[in-house]
Amino acid sequence: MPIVPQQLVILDRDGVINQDSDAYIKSLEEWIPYPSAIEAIARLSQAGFTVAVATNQSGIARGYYDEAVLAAMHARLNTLVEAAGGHIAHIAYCPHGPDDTCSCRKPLPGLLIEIQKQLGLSTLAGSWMVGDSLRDLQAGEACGCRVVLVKTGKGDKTNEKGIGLSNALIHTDLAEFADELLKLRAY
Ligand SMILES: O=P(O)(O)OC[C@@H](O)[C@H]1O[C@@H](OP(=O)(O)O)[C@@H](O)[C@@H](O)[C@@H]1O
Ligand SMILES: [Mg+2]
Ligand SMILES: [Zn+2]
Repeated sequence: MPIVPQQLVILDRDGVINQDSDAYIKSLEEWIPYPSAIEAIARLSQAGFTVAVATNQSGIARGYYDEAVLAAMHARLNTLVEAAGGHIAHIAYCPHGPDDTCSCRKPLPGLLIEIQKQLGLSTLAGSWMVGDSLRDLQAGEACGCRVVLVKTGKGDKTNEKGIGLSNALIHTDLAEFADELLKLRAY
């Protein structure tokens, strides 16, 4: 059944689904999910939302890890989410560095447009974009998404800076946002 944009929740990865590090997440061992985030993704899926991921992975361009390691992280993520009863429809990632002038590195909207095309949507207007960094929200707003800042990962610092957040919902973490979204859909 085709989805409508309002049923789509696009998640940033590092700092939203799993712990982030200023030293990058360079190996499967360093990829440590927030259990409550895995469970939140499952609850959203079971309530009929489509969940996708849009993540910058400049660590590949910087030579800290390769696509095979990234694929192993995403296989682990999918395994955990499926085991919890959920599903991730698509993971879009940007392997480029800041100087590569690509069109997919957030805050540019390329990853979200990739997700839109993958899901056969004519627009992302009304979808949700959840992130811990301003660039996540900027990418979302560029596509007409409703934007949510979570205070996990870099989110606390992003919130304290207070720049570019006028349209953002602010939540403690993904689980709290999922609770709110599911309440809204309860009626
Ligand atoms: O939050 P998402 O988009 O899922 O992934 C962010 C990571 O790719 C890394 O992005 C880097 O930013 P630069 O790419 O060096 O500007 C730094 O912020 C790292 O701490 C962080 O782990
Ligand atoms: Mg992040
Ligand atoms: Zn890119």
